[in-house]
Amino acid sequence: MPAIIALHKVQKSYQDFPVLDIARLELSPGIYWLQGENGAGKTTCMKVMAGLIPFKGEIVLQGNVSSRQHPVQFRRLINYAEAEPLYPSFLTGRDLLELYLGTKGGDREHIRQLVERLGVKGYLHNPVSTYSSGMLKKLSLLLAFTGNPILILLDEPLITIDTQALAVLYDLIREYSAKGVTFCITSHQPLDQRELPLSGTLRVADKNITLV
Ligand SMILES: Nc1ncnc2c1ncn2[C@@H]1O[C@H](COP(=O)(O)OP(=O)(O)OP(=O)(O)O)[C@@H](O)[C@H]1O
Repeated sequence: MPAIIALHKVQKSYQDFPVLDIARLELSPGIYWLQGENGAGKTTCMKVMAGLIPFKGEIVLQGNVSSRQHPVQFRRLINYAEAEPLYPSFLTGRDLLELYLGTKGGDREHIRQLVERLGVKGYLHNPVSTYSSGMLKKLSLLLAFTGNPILILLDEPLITIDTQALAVLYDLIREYSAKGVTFCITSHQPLDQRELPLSGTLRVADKNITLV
């Protein structure tokens, strides 16, 4: 079975400052903890994997969708939730959800249930400028579970959300994982193995990523 995601000679620099230099990395389906010190390159790695910022090299999904040759299909298969999400302030949560549904696809009834479960229903119609940091975080998590991704990248998903939303998040990760969706999750706090059955830890250090 081909790797869910395979990185080949991936290099990323900001101006002349090198941050990532990964000769090869292949992941099987599972739940991975992406770990590393402040500034190690975890967020950069997620943005590269999601095809959101330019980089050298190539990433291939499931052995046949290439970041170089199929950039649109590639981006549709990977969802990314930022650590500190920022959206245009005049848009409502619903505007953003419609945008995601339009570009990523997905089942509306399923999304309606997610809106309820994550507790965003009551404020989805308001502009995001009125959201607290936790409300914004829950919206970004909702968007990360929209569509039909094979890989979901969650950058510090545990911070700022309340215990109820955290329980729903753990449930969602387990449910999606059981359906074959792979997760990479950053967290400076150790991930609770009783909540999340981890397949491995991806250690980001010295510009490289190693599976430990
Ligand atoms: N837009 C940017 N322009 C220039 N340098 C950047 C930019 N974004 C990140 N960097 C640099 O790249 C390096 C990696 O940053 P990154 O945000 O990927 O680290 P991180 O592991 O996610 O850190 P943290 O745990 O603090 O969130 C840091 O040295 C940072 O200063």
